[in-house]
Amino acid sequence: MFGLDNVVFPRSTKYDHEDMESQVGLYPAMQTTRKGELGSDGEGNTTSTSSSTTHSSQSSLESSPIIRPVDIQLELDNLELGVPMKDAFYPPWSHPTPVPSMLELASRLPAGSRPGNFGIVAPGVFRSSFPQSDDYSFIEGLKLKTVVTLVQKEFPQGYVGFLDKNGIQHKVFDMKGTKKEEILVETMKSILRVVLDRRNHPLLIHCNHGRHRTGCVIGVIRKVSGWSLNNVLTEYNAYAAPKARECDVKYLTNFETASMSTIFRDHDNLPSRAYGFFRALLFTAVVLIVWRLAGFHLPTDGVGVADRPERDAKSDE
Ligand SMILES: O=P(O)(O)O[C@H]1[C@@H](OP(=O)(O)O)[C@H](OP(=O)(O)O)[C@@H](OP(=O)(O)OP(=O)(O)O)[C@H](OP(=O)(O)O)[C@H]1OP(=O)(O)O
Repeated sequence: MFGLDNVVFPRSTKYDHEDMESQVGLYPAMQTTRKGELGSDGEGNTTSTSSSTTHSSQSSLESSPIIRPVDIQLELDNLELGVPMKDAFYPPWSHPTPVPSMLELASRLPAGSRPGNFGIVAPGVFRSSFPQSDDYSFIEGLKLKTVVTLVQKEFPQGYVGFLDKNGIQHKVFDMKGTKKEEILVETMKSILRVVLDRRNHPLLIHCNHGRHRTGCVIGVIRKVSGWSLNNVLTEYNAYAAPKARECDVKYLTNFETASMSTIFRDHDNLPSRAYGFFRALLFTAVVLIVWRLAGFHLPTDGVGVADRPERDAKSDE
């Protein structure tokens, strides 16, 4: 059965297994279902797999392990973060195609030197410290589409060239260390828009040491996915130890998931909302013009409509 210890696979941190077991349902799609076996879609429904949707025999990360015939944009528009939903990467309404287990994904990782603090966050999402040149061949093997760098500094020589050469889009967020400044809500929204969008996967997210900035971002993703705070902090500590920061724990504890709700809808629909506003404006203008042309005039004698009966009565006298 899938447990959080498989998510944080490079570390041998002790976990609260009982609690983890109760959280297994958070990752319904992580349960391995092999060809011909019956599995669960995580909503209590039984699903059977066919050869076209089973990827457990795939031997590399060359192509994404998940093929879901869904309109991702529509899915993202409907994504309401912060409501209990188990997994923000694979919300309940995404097609229930079985997803390989974490152990299976781990067994498919390429050979070579891994960046420090490397881990699998979800299928197609990895985390680490700042990759060094020795790690490039391993990273190449991940067939990444996107690297998210949570620090702006002078990058190691050849890093940008390496990403360019491999056609990896590089999203850099200029952020201070978390002990200097907590991650701003708007910055977190922008990061989540990149990381949760499966069109950007496979994706690697990293900062300097993969502890604090990355830990907080992943913690927020877990929190908006409905993980218990206990598990969010367990995972944070697994990567941040022995340098876990009290400010990060406080940040994750107090983080209001509501501040992230509908980030895709709000963002992507900005142009259509602006269009709606101008349409309403145009409609009002047309109504006013028609009203004016039809001969209706606003009272110019300083007498309001409500005063007219009184005025008319006076003039009758
Ligand atoms: O010792 P300290 O508390 O002063 O922290 C040092 C450094 O510790 P070290 O010197 O013992 O290695 C931290 O590294 P670790 O704690 O991860 O080992 C580093 O965090 P970091 O790696 O960037 O964090 P992430 O990449 O994981 O987000 C932090 O940078 P800021 O986060 O920007 O504050 C540094 O602070 P400063 O020197 O003021 O810039």
